[in-house]
Amino acid sequence: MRVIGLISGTSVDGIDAALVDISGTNLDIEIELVAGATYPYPTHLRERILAVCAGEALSMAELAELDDAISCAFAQAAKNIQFGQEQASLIGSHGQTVYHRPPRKGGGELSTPNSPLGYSIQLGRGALIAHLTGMTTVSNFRAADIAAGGQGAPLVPRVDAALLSDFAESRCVQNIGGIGNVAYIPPRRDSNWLEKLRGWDTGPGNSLLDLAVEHLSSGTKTYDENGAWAASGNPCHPLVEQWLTQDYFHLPPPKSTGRELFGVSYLQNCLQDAEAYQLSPADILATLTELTAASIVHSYRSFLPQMPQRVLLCGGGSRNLYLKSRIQNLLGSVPVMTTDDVGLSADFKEAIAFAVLAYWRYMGTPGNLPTATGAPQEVLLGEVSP
Ligand SMILES: Nc1ncnc2c1ncn2[C@@H]1O[C@H](COP(=O)(O)OP(=O)(O)OP(=O)(O)O)[C@@H](O)[C@H]1O
Ligand SMILES: CC(=O)N[C@H]1[C@@H]2OC[C@@H](O2)[C@@H](O)[C@@H]1O[C@H](C)C(=O)O
Repeated sequence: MRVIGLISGTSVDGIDAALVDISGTNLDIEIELVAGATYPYPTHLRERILAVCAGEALSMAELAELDDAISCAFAQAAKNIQFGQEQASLIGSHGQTVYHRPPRKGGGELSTPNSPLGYSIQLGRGALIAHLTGMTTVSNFRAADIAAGGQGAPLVPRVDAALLSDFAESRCVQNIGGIGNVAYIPPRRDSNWLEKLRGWDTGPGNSLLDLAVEHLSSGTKTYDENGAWAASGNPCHPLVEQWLTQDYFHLPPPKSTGRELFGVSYLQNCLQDAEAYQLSPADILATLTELTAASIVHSYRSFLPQMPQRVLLCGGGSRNLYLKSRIQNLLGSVPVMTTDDVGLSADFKEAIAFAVLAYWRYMGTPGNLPTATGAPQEVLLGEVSP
């Protein structure tokens, strides 16, 4: 079946689209990426989304307008990736997360005693995308897991298990987007490998780095290309140690987070802490990069039954060579590669994952992994708009 997967992640850099051929059932599926592309948001739309993610208030009318604009942008991305290709039968559209409140039992600091449940808002409504493209669209993937008591995130670990498991080797698949998340996949030869799968959000990926680069370059840059700027500085280890004492890093999984925690105010606190050490801009970036690397490796050491035999990076942060080298350094002898190295696009894996999740919805197969989201059971994910 030919499926289109669409997502804009927490970096809010644009819509990733993947046109994928999928066959098989449940975890025994095969995929072929026919085409992948990123369609950047128009600047004004990106700025609007980032402002809303940073907590800016908006009226119901403004919310509707923003949802319209995002829905249209997603529909256009589907049409673009479809252009000149054999027709797809289905779209899986994640939409744009603008708010994520983990349930209180998963450390949701935003939840209140009156409202201990999780809540997650992805804009870009499936019904409109279906209408504008003429293709059945599955959307709102997180809602059913949250309703069942899960975090609603991360959802990709089940897809990672299907596409990146190895018969003999344990692996961590580490996505480094705005937020970082991991899937730990035991060797498939273990009879109970499925129960031993794990997944959680590790904390900041590029979100703090991107905000810092924008601030330190007075708005002339949006990210640290290849990590070159950070590589020209030195990490301040006492600061990293101080930041790692923060509650989120010590909370046992299942857990999820977002820009609500690792966003603008968090960076402001980091910059204030850095003043005491009189760090140069390059040192600040090296220190924030070290926080991302150390929080990832620290979470493996704290929460995995044993260290993986290989780590496969994906997401935009896998292109940050300095970050990659720091993760490798902290992991010692565990080899660090990218998912590209084992044949799965590191840039489009998340978009591919939402194509697979739509396919599973269509096949009546659950999409969540209770050991990753904390939901008490597997559930069907996504609402279908024919
Ligand atoms: N060449 C590069 N060098 C360094 N960093 C890069 C490079 N290319 C992309 N990035 C980083 O990757 C980010 C985008 O990553 P990605 O698209 O995986 O995030 P996302 O999908 O929006 O986030 P999430 O996975 O949290 O939802 C950019 O904001 C930038 O920080
Ligand atoms: C609420 C939300 O959009 N969470 C994202 C975010 O970006 C990375 C990490 O935090 C992950 O939990 C999730 O995305 C991926 C696609 C997931 O659900 O697996």
